[in-house]
Amino acid sequence: MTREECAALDAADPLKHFRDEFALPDGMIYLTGNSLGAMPKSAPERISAAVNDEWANRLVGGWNSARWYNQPTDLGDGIAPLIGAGPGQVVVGDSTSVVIYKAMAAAARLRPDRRVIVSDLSNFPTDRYVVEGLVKGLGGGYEIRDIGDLGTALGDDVAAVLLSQVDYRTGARRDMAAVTAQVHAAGAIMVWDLCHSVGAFPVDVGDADFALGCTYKYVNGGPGSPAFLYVAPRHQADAENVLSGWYGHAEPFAFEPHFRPAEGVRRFAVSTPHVLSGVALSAALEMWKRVDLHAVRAKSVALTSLFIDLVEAGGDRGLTLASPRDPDERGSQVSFLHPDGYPVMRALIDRGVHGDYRAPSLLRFGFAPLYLRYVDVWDAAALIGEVLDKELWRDERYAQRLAVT
Ligand SMILES: Cc1ncc(COP(=O)(O)O)c(C=O)c1O
Ligand SMILES: Nc1c(O)cccc1C(=O)C[C@H](N)C(=O)O
Repeated sequence: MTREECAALDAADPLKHFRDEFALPDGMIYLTGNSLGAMPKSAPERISAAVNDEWANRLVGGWNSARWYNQPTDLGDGIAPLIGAGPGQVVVGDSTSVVIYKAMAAAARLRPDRRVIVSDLSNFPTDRYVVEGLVKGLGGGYEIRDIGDLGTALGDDVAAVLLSQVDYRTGARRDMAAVTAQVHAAGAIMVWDLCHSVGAFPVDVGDADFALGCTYKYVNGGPGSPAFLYVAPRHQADAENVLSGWYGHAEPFAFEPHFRPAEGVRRFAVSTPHVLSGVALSAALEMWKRVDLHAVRAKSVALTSLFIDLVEAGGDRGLTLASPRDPDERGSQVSFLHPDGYPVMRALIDRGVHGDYRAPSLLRFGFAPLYLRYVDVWDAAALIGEVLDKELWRDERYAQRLAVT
């Protein structure tokens, strides 16, 4: 495909107008929306209003009049359509790791006679670390079993399974409905991590028991924006929040001596929301109300497939595709292996192509269809070719490791 053909695809793109709603530095091809999404231009205005009007003028009255107190469920209702959930099924707050803890503890309690939690050694480390900490805290002989082959890992001793729908390294995508059915057939609780799914394509929580994720990647909620937790309606009366803070109480302002859970998903709220982060997220969610998620998926498949084709058209440059070739099996990310992945990525970033690197040799490129153009993909592939063909990455500046890769 030529650059002109890419420009024609951009002109016909039904999502093209959304790009103007994001702040993107000139000359930057941002392929890291799978780590931190771009900033909606409405976010600074929203935050400024929250600070200069709501905080400055209303002070403590803001909890009522600006609905700060309702943020956990208001934002939850904003996330719900992105994951195929309904109102009253999602609560927003805390960080992803904390939400994983709450969900897995609640899942284990729903199956009190079982002592195994199935985790995935290839999942993002915090998911595994949190399960390790939870199992230590639970006592009572709990064990963690690596998923390996799911069919083999499942047995009548498995209380809960935690998996990511999309693999953070390869972008490989699991069939949520099929896996959930398999886990339920074994009598276990299914918990999905949707960090790399939400906002990348239409998600359907379906029969899942719990689902969670961050909002700072494809949702574009901003650095450190709060996480979300979906609790299936059938569990809302019985599921327990081990972090039983006052925001999950039935009547926080009754100041009762003991915890009494709220009805519904609100019982999974813990404490005072990070209001300004929630406000930034609300700016992104306003935009999502106007987005057709099926158009997002169609463009994501087109962008990722085009990227693979253009990069591979340059011949063997030491790159090996690490993502599934079949678009049905991947999320909105493409990864390549390269033995000198770190300096290669640094050289690309220096030339405006922002992907990221995951040790020991993975180059990751995320494709956020709301703000990426086909010409960006063409330009990125051309620059990757130049960096590799001319070995521009062989520069000692690119060898120095930064704290965050
Ligand atoms: C699958 C997955 N889970 C969790 C996290 C992050 O957890 P937290 O928001 O608590 O830092 C990430 C990325 O940072 C992730 O990719
Ligand atoms: N959450 C991050 C952070 O606090 C610092 C740097 C990167 C991140 C990320 O989101 C990384 C991302 N989850 C990943 O897939 O690697």
